[in-house]
Amino acid sequence: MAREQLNSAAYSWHAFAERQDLAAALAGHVAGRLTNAIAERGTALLAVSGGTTPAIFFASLSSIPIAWNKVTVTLVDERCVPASSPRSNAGLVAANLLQNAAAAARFVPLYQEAASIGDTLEADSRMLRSLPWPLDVVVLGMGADGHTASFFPDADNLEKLLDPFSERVVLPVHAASAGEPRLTLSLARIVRAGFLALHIEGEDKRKAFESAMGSETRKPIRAVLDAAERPVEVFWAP
Ligand SMILES: O=C1O[C@H](COP(=O)(O)O)[C@@H](O)[C@H](O)[C@H]1O
Repeated sequence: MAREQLNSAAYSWHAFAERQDLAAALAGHVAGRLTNAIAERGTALLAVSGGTTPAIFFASLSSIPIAWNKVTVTLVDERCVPASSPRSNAGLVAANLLQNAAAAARFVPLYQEAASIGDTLEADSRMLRSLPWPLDVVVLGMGADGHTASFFPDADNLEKLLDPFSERVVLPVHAASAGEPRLTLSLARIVRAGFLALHIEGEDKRKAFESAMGSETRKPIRAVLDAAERPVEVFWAP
C-alpha cells in the first residue's frame, strides 16, 4: 500500500496505489467517526454520494461491525428516477452499502416518486428536516467537470445551490449536463459535517481537482472546499 499525504489549508490529500486500499482506509475513517458520534449522542447521521465510484468503499464499510441500528444513512444527491433504475443512487446504496452488518442501518432516500418534483421536495424536506442534524459524516464524489453533490456548473440555480447560509435541506437541480432532474442536499448542510471526505479515482479526476484548486473560475468543488468548516479529507487512487 503506497500512501502519500499532503496538506493545504483547505484539504488533506490521501493518495493510495490501489483502489481497494483506499476503500478500506476510507471505510475505517468513516466507521470510526460514526462510532464516536454514537458514543457522544446515541445516534449517527451519514450522507453518501452515488454514481459509480463508491461501490468498493460501500462494500468495505458494510462489513465493519459498528452499531448500525443507530445509524441513519441518506444521500448527498439523487437523480429523479425510480430506485429500480441503474441510475438511481438509492439503488447503488441498497445493493452495496445496506448489506452485511450495515443492513441494520436506517436509510432515508432523497427522492420518492410523486406527482411532481414540487411534491417530492415538500415530502422529502419534511422527512429530512426531522433527521438528527448535523451530519456526522459526508462522503462526496466529483465529476471530471468539477461538479460535486448535484452542484453542476451549468445548473440554472447554481448561486442558490452554493449559498453557504441557505436554510434549505434539499434543493432541486436542473442542468443540461446532469441527464435528468436532480435533488441535492444544500451546500450549507454539507459543509457543517463533522467529517467531510471527497472520494475520487483516476488521473482525470486528480487533474480536474488540481485545476479547480488553482483555477480562477470557481468550480462547484472549489466552492465546497472554500465554505467547509474544517479541511476536507481527499481520498484518491489512480
Ligand atoms: O452524478 C453523480 O456524479 C458524481 C460522480 O460520480 P462518478 O460516477 O464519477 O463516481 C457523484 O458523486 C454524484 O453522487 C452522482 O449523483
